[in-house]
Amino acid sequence: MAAVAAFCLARSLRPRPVWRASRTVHAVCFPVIQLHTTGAAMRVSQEDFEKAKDQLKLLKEDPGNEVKLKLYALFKQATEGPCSSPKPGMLDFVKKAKWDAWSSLGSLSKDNARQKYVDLVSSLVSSESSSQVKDTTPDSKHGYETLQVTTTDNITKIMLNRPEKKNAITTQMYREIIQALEEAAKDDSVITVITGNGDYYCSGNDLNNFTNIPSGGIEKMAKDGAVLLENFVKHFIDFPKPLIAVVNGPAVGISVTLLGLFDIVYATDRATFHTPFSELGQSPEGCSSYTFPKIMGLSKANEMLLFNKKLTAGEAYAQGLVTEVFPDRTFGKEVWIRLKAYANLPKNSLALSKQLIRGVEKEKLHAVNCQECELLTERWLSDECMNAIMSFFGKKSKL
Ligand SMILES: CCCCCCC/C=C/C(=O)SCCNC(=O)CCNC(=O)[C@H](O)C(C)(C)COP(=O)(O)OP(=O)(O)OC[C@H]1O[C@@H](n2cnc3c(N)ncnc32)[C@H](O)[C@@H]1OP(=O)(O)O
Repeated sequence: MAAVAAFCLARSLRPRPVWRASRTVHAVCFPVIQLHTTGAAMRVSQEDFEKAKDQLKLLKEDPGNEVKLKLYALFKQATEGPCSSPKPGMLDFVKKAKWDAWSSLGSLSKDNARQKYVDLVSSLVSSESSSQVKDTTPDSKHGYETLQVTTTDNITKIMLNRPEKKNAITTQMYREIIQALEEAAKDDSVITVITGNGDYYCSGNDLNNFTNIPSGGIEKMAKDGAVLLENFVKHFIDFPKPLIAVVNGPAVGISVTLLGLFDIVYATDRATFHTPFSELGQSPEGCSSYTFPKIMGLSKANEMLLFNKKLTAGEAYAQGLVTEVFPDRTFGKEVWIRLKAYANLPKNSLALSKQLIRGVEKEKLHAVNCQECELLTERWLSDECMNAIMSFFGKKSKL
């Protein structure tokens, strides 16, 4: 029941289609809402409020359930005043979440609620326009919304680019990484690097991936997810050039398990490595059920993959998951000096040697990938998994 309720909430608070309508990258600058001033105090007019409502409809990115609840509550408070309707029953999950959000505003005046609503919309609009602008850096490749992909000095750099969401991987980002790897495999670069923008390397699978239920229901969602995941991991197994992870901050979930498929892993000393699969009612992926025991031995792998042990960068190095740890202060500089030197080595020699080293295991890795995805398809339909996701969005739990 609880699991179904979680999905209902996500569905009911899903943005209107217009938020998802366009995937094209435009350097759009939304008009900034003008505040009408009366004396010293800044107040928003009804006109500003109406404009904010219209601007909200133009947003392309889903701001997430929590923000949508906040918008709902502020809107109701601004238009109807404090919540006076009876509290919905516990099982009416969606109505209860909305009622809670509205009630939490207490006796906030209509004017203040209107002001807060306009401020919130304005901040969403400007963060969306700045994230759209950031994709147009001169040497970044076009066609990516969630990544910044550049090739310089014989190095193709794929940077996960959702810093405000700790680089959580949406289904779109999975697809874009696949595309970026395919292009990097064919371009002139010698090595390929994956890193993250902002303070995180990556917070793993975007848990919203499990809340957009297609018309075929949650079974279809699980099947589609497994197909995407298997293809995604396959691209790492088969990647033909040296693949290097530059772990610029904490790493979670699938971004950690995949490290076993990289050729080198460099990390800042600020990085941590966490695979909380059992906490999430899930199971390991990224071939980690095979690579981790091989890299670090069975019991250390079990501490991570079964019991959610979060490793420091030093521990990850001691266990062989990380090649070298650098002080955060000099991380960027030192790593890139090293990588530029590697990228001057002969391209074909590196690629052929990599194939020799990785080739022995490829068949095994593909079989493991397939098994892991089969098990995950079942896990995603379990109450354990759905309750964990519901709990994350209810902000009751954080890693
Ligand atoms: C369709 C194919 C599916 C393939 C699935 C493959 C299986 C993969 C499994 C995994 O990767 S399991 C790991 C999943 N990750 C998590 O459970 C992490 C959840 N996030 C957190 O616990 C925390 O956000 C954090 C990473 C510890 C960071 O905490 P902090 O307090 O520093 O920041 P926040 O305010 O929480 O985060 C900022 C912003 O980002 C959103 N966010 C962060 N991580 C995720 C995520 N994984 N999914 C969705 N959203 C995420 C977070 O909600 C905040 O959003 P706003 O509240 O600002 O809107």
